[in-house]
Amino acid sequence: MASVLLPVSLLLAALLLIPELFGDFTAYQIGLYLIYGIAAQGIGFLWGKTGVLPLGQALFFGFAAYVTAITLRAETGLITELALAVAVLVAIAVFACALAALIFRGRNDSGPYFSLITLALVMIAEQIAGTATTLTGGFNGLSGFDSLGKLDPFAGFYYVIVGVTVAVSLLLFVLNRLPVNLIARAVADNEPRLQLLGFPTHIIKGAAFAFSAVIAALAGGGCLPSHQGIVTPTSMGFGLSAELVILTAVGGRYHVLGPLIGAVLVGWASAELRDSFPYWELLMAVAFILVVLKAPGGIAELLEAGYRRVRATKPGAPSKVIAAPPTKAVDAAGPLRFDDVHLQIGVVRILNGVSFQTPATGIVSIIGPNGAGKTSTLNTITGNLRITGGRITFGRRKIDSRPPYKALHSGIGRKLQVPSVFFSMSVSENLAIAMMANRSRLLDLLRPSTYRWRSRSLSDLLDHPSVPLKEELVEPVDHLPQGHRQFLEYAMTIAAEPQVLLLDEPCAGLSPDETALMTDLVRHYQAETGGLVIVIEHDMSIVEAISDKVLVMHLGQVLAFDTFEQVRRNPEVQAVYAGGTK
Ligand SMILES: Nc1ncnc2c1ncn2[C@@H]1O[C@H](COP(=O)(O)OP(=O)(O)OP(=O)(O)O)[C@@H](O)[C@H]1O
Repeated sequence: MASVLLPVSLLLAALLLIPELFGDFTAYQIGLYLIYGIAAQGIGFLWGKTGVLPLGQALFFGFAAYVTAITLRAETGLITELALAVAVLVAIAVFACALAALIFRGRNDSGPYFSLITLALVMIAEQIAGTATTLTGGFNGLSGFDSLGKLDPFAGFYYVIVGVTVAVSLLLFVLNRLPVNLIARAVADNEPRLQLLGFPTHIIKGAAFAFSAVIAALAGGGCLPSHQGIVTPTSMGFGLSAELVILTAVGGRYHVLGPLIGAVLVGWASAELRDSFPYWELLMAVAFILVVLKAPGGIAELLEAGYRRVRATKPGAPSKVIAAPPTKAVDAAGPLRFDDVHLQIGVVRILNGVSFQTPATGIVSIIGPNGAGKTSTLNTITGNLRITGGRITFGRRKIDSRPPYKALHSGIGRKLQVPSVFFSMSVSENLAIAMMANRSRLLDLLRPSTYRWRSRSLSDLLDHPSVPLKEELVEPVDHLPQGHRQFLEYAMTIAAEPQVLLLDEPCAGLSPDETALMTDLVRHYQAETGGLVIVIEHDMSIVEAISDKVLVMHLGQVLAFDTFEQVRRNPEVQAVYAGGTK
């Protein structure tokens, strides 16, 4: 808790001292920078964690400011003002969440489309604000109202801004310590992996955008009109939106206080230079470019790195684990069945009428020459590729049109060909996310104890004397050798205890000993769960050792589907597939 209270107390103390040390006018100026800084903190939360960059945040800032100005002019009274404020914040949250979720549905990128759409929206909004004169006062703006609580903008209202700044910072610091922070960071780190762990990333991005929009509205609606006494279309414009992004980038989007630092520094530098140096905007632009190129984490990251050099912090020991709740019931079971499945991307025909039915239990290996369509077959099962013909069913449920995040809800877990983990995180953070997969409910993401979940099967795996991960829990994943990453991704995939385990070349890059260990683990998992394991493998000795059945693919078709012995004797298989070893 000290890591939250200390910076927030320091922030509060520093802000409270400003009127005493520098006088009311400086406090008034700092108050304005803080208002922009709070809105920028919302951008920092969204951009720094999920990687999604909003270019129209002034839409919410300005909209809330206009609503407040109109309400203050109408002098409706405190109760009505508060009720309206809550209604506006809820409406903004719902709008932002729905907008982002719709834009990101079916997409895995951090969103140039999203950034451009938010940009277009704020440009439209600025235009409307400038022309809807009866409502907004047009380009002259809306004025002629008292500040909230009739406080003096040069004195009492400063403390309201400080209150909002400290409250928002405290909230962000607390969120940083909760599992929801890990999930938000995982979106930027490796969105496809998060989806395969069952998380609907478009909704996560929508929720993060809604949160950032509400923070912008708090700054714009709660503080700006009372502080400035006027609201103009620039409060809802592209210029301010871009400026908020610059403040965030310069101050540092990865740190709670970064955007506030950026806002105060840029605001102060602009105020100092504006009258004395005609090219001050050019200077600010150069400073911005330098920060983006040389210190992408902004000033806050530089300060943090300096602090770490003075006071090196050792990674803490992993905290004591607690029993994880059981996995949620899955909505399908039984054999996997392909009926005349076709897959074409552009002019490339990848699967050409694939039909087979797996047993409900056992180990099935998929073999075939490079480019045969093995990985694509797994991609159609998990929804990473949409089939263009035919039907895929799991038990009685049709699964071929489901998005990837629903695969695990159907009991299908997947390990990818190249180890796909969260590279900016530690091993234990990776495992914590995997433990939440198909177990956590919304409230669990807001409880620190969720970090400590550990299932018996994962404990058994980590306790295995040959599995390397237990000694590496605090290590960042990008320090791990390739083989260890394979084991980590395997551990993450089985953490949700899927009934169907899809493994794409799990032994690639492993030493002979590690290969033997991996095959033992796979066999053990299948025997323990009684489920189905489908493995893509090129090494025929492994295929022979583990497979109940072998599916041979060639040119996007099934060449044979039988026991290893039968497949080995098949003349068609012999003709196209020599059956060599790794
Ligand atoms: N998204 C895509 N867009 C276009 N072509 C694709 C796409 N995915 C796969 N392909 C093509 O489909 C064919 C089958 O690819 P796939 O990765 O399924 O083969 P594979 O049998 O797994 O091969 P390997 O053993 O080399 O991994 C290849 O020719 C590949 O280039």
